Amino acid sequence: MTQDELKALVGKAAIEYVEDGSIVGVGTGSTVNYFIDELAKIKQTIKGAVSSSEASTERLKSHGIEVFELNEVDRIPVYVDGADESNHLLELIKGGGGALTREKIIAAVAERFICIADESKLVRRLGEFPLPVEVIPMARSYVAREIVKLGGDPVYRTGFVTDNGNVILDVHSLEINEPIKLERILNNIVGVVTNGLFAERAADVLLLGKQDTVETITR
Ligand SMILES: O=C[C@H](O)[C@H](O)[C@H](O)COP(=O)(O)O
Repeated sequence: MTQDELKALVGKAAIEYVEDGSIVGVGTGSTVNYFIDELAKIKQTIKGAVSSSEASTERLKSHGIEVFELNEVDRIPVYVDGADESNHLLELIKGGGGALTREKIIAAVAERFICIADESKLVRRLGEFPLPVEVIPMARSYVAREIVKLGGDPVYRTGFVTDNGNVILDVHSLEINEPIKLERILNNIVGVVTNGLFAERAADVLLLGKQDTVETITR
């Protein structure tokens, strides 16, 4: 199976976690796009969605799925999203598409976080994928210098602005031995909005697309 076919497989598998009559938390990215397309097929059975990006909102609406503001919603039973990397504890790196902040907010609200990914995303140790950090634009150079002190090599994602009007530093060469600790340290740098480590709020279930099968990994 191709990588796209594996993404489609897990996008479909995630549908079984969706509760009837609920508002579904929807992530961002090429894997989630398959989930959105599957969600469209059962849209009569759900109330609607809360979306983590303008791109996902557009796709949801194009399928006729109602998109709610998070502030209008008091309960999200399930959040479905992809990842750039996952370790075996279901701690993730996210934000390759720059949607990390809204994703992290919805993941915090959701009762269950179902991560969907093809098998290339499962790693022994996080950090091969450069860690995205969303930063208030005026703090970019300061935050970059602080990250260098931590041993990282931050690269400004030029020409990219997040849905929140901020910029992204992609941090290479970080040794991520203690993801929760590093997530907290990065969050403490003034000017950082969010970092792409999802370790304090890791996924609850990882649906991993493998050749002809979906492996379900839980914490
Ligand atoms: O900002 C983007 C998100 O964190 C995505 O979930 C992540 O980059 C994975 O995307 P994809 O499914 O396209 O590999």
